[in-house]
Amino acid sequence: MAAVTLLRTEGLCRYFDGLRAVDGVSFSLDAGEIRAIIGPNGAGKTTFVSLICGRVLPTAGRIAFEGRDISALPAFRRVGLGIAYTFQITSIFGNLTVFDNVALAVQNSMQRTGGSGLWLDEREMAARVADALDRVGLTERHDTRASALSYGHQRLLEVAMGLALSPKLLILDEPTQGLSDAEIAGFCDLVREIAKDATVLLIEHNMDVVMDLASRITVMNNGTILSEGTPDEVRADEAVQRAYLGT
Ligand SMILES: Nc1ncnc2c1ncn2[C@@H]1O[C@H](COP(=O)(O)OP(=O)(O)OP(=O)(O)O)[C@@H](O)[C@H]1O
Repeated sequence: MAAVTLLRTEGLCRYFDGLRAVDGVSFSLDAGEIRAIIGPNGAGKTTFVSLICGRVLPTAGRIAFEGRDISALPAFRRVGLGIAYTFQITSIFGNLTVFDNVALAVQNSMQRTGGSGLWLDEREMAARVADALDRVGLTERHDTRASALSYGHQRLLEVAMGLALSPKLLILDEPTQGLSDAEIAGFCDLVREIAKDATVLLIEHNMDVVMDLASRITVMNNGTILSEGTPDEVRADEAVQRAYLGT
């Protein structure tokens, strides 16, 4: 079956004063992919995904999601279209339980997108939260205060908060940072599971994770795309080796 394009950017730019953080990026993501974005520090990776989810607005260029121009849409409208993202653990409320953090993420997104039923009934909400917690393996921690979770579990909670929005595209920014090796292995299984019914775009510094998970890799450098391809193609690319892999 022919691949369906989920997301496309054309000539996307974001400048901060004179600094070209993202500089003319034309990028395409197929539905069902696990795509990794890699590149040296300051390459523009976080700015690029921030443009996609609407946390940052473009200086120039456009972004289309399922063929619709979303370049000027605020972030919450993009969540409503099915773009969920997790950035570090800044979105977690430490004094709320694991369950309530996920429920709040769902409630916030429903209220802000102004869907027909602004409030899910309690049973529906509980089922949706339980499903997200089950998928990330936090069911037993549902009534633990988020601040009492280990760092790795807080990162999983964040993923659950994204998953509970039933995203078509889940964006993860350095999801394995701070995780133990065992937690990383579990996380890779989780991403493969998520990718059965969503597209995953992840920024990742751990090359073992990238090579293991990604169907395709986009390499950024100086705000532009340096290379793109399968893990084998990217590994063999001399420009990538020079700029990034350090070999
Ligand atoms: N809000 C901002 N204001 C000014 N400069 C910014 C802002 N956000 C990012 N930058 C700059 O844009 C460039 C790209 O940053 P970005 O965080 O997108 O890179 P990155 O590839 O994600 O890096 P890292 O791997 O270190 O997270 C950097 O030089 C950064 O300092």
